Amino acid sequence: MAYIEPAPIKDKENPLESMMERFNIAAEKLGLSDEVYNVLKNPAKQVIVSLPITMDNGKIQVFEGIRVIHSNILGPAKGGIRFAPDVHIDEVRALAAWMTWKCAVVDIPYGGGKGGVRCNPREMSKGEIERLVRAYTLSMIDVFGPDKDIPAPDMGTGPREMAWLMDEYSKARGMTVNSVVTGKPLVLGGSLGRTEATGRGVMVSALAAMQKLKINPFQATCAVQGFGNVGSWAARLLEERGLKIVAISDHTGAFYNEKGINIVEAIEYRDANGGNLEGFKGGDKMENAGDLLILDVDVLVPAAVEDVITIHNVNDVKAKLIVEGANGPTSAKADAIINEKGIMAVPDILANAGGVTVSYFEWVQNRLGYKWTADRVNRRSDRIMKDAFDTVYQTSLKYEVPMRIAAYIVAIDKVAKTYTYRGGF
Ligand SMILES: NC(=O)C1=CN([C@@H]2O[C@H](COP(=O)(O)OP(=O)(O)OC[C@H]3O[C@@H](n4cnc5c(N)ncnc54)[C@H](O)[C@@H]3O)[C@@H](O)[C@H]2O)C=CC1
Ligand SMILES: O=C(O)CCC(=O)C(=O)O
Repeated sequence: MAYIEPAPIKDKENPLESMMERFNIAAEKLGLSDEVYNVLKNPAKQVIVSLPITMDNGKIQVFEGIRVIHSNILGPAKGGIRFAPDVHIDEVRALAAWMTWKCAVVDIPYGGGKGGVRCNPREMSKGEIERLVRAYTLSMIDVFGPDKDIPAPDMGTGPREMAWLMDEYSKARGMTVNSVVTGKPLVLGGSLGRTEATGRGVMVSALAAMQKLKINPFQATCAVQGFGNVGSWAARLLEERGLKIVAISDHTGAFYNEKGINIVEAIEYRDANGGNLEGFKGGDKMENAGDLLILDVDVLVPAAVEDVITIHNVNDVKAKLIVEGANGPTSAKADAIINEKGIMAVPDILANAGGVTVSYFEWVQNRLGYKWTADRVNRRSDRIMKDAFDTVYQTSLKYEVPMRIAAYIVAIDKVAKTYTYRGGF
């Protein structure tokens, strides 16, 4: 029986500390009371489980599964499940808190949660992943629920995993409960528009920011790190709006083409190539994939993992605008230099909120037993994203703070007011 030891957070700044640094600044600007500060600083619930799985070779391997609910004060907790080899409790705590702030920024009635299983899905068979999803769901049967905590996809998971989760949860409850999870396949009650929703929100935020910065999309260049759900959809939709995507990357490497990469071709290549860009010929392979982040482009979209823009490379970042598709791609220590350089950073809790917004629409449709058209979904989510951008932008002017701190101020203010009205502590 093999047990994988919890991995320490190494070679990266702790995302929880990064989240707290920004939270502290915003809390001070707002004059948050000590009572509410202490409530919001600590996750409401943290569950860690061991998941013994029979692997295809007949051996049993034990995986660690985590679910953190940061807050459910605005409504049921909401947030994705990450399958990755370096999942760490502090990372999940940060991601759960970011969900609370994100849902508050776009004003949807959810709290924040996040889950993670430390595993490498790229090295597991479909059957092994399915057994892991089902075991994780059963272990969290009293945590999840359409009115309690509603998971969704994150890195390493997608509609397939959400279908297994819904099935396992429904079997345990003795009835079909499709509103327990979002990001499901369409036939199981998924929403039109959810797959592309996060990338679409990145596109809406990028265009809104470019308007403020007076960057013409038809003359703008862009680099996108990460070519999974978020990165590839963001690249595709930005390309459709006129931007030239000169570089893309995934875990296998980065590709550069000064004439612009054909994103639809890149997506087709990835889908026919086991889900990755290895061997892609639509651009030159960059010697150092991390150099994508310091290319001389107008717009940079980090859409892969945390802590990629750090004190180690931020001085070399040349983009005028960073739009964070990923959660936590910029470390708190890099913030000050970004601000000094006059780069506008549209923060994760705003820029990537299109996904949870359409997840909310999916949950609403499931509860109504009704289906919206793609047009209705897109129009409503675009409106929410644009309104949220404007609110955060106005807040940044009012408090004379960067967009990131403004987004935290908007979110914390809303959650704190709700606490004050609800009372009971
Ligand atoms: N899927 C969603 O709806 C949402 C996802 N996010 C965030 O967006 C980010 C990406 O998530 P997804 O696209 O869903 O994941 P995914 O699993 O579909 O894709 C991740 C991509 O990142 C690449 N990648 C991994 N490590 C990399 C590295 N070191 N350098 C370059 N590329 C690397 C992978 O090869 C893959 O292309 C995560 O931070 C996630 O939390 C945020 C909001 C919603
Ligand atoms: O769609 C959702 O409910 C959550 C997506 C997510 O995990 C995120 O926004 O980071």
